[in-house]
Amino acid sequence: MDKICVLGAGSFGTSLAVLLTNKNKYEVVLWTKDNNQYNEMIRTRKNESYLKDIYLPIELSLSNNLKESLINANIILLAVPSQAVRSVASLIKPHISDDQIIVNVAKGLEKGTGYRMSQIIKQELPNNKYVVLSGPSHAEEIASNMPTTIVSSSEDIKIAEYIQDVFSTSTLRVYTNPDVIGVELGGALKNIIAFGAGIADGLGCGDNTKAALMTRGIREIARLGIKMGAKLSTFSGLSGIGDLIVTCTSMHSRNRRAGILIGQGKSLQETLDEIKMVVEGITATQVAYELSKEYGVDMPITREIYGILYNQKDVKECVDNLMLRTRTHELEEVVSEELSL
Ligand SMILES: NC(=O)C1=CN([C@@H]2O[C@H](COP(=O)(O)OP(=O)(O)OC[C@H]3O[C@@H](n4cnc5c(N)ncnc54)[C@H](O)[C@@H]3O)[C@@H](O)[C@H]2O)C=CC1
Ligand SMILES: O=C(CO)COP(=O)(O)O
Repeated sequence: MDKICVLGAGSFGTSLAVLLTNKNKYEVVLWTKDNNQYNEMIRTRKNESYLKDIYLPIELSLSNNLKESLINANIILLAVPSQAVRSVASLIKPHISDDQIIVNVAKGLEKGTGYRMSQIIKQELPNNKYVVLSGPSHAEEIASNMPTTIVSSSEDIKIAEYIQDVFSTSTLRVYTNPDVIGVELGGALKNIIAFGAGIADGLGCGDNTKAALMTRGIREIARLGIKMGAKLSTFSGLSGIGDLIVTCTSMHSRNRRAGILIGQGKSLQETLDEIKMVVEGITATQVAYELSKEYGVDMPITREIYGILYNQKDVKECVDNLMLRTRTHELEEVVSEELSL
């Protein structure tokens, strides 16, 4: 029987571990570094802090022993926040072999380097095959078996198809996409726009504002993405506009919920204390702001959110900056982006 080792018992790792266990085809182990959480999960067969009310099936193995959990695992699923991916990859290095496939679900960019998750894995685990799973997929809905679609992306199409097969169920439909750069950037950068959509909600703005942020947001994501080597069409797919829609509109989204609190006037620290789970958009904003300067790409929404988060800029002044900046032509911009492909 194939074995899948899920590293990180947060909301997403737990939801995928439950889904894969219920498929009854794989041996699944869910690892956490947190001994208290491990003991609590063993005792209650629940993961109350991260995924309320979801029963952890008895067939799902729980572990706080990294080395043991990795033994004989064909697939190692990294389900930790993006800033922890490098340290977890280097932690597992002594215990894994080259034939174990790394599947990553973290949606972020590394602070300091600006690297995508695949670039980190290439540095830390150069001989292992890598797949990223991304798309509109909140943990709470996956765990409740609500129909969901995602993409499996790898430079190696056979491996992407293998992972597509492993993760597909009657409630999770998995597509493949070879554009790893586009898939990873879509997942990381939509968090910034979702944070902005939350700020707009917190300010009391309406549907027009949300639609504007989503539409103009995907444009600036694509603009940077193309310069970084992504394919334009990926941004109109599940890992692009699909994930942007779900995070900008869902109350499950931590990025959107964090934005709402900021829009309501809470400080960043108060916001993080209230959300408790990872809010990837905060670091992504800083990294994307730096990348936009490096690549010479205009990203007005990202720039204003950067101002709010890192320069204590007044939120209402940022709205004015976006609305009153130099007027531009929608179509011309699209054509020039397509020509630069
Ligand atoms: N929650 C969701 O619906 C989805 C989350 N994602 C992405 O998956 C990644 C993980 O997200 P969540 O599970 O939601 O986060 P979370 O905040 O719910 O849980 C993160 C888990 O990682 C563990 N962790 C943190 N640092 C660690 C380290 N250095 N070593 C080992 N474990 C560590 C924490 O203890 C916690 O169990 C994020 O990049 C997120 O964007 C992707 C799709 C959906
Ligand atoms: O990426 C996600 C859903 O696809 C999760 O988004 P949040 O991190 O904003 O909750």
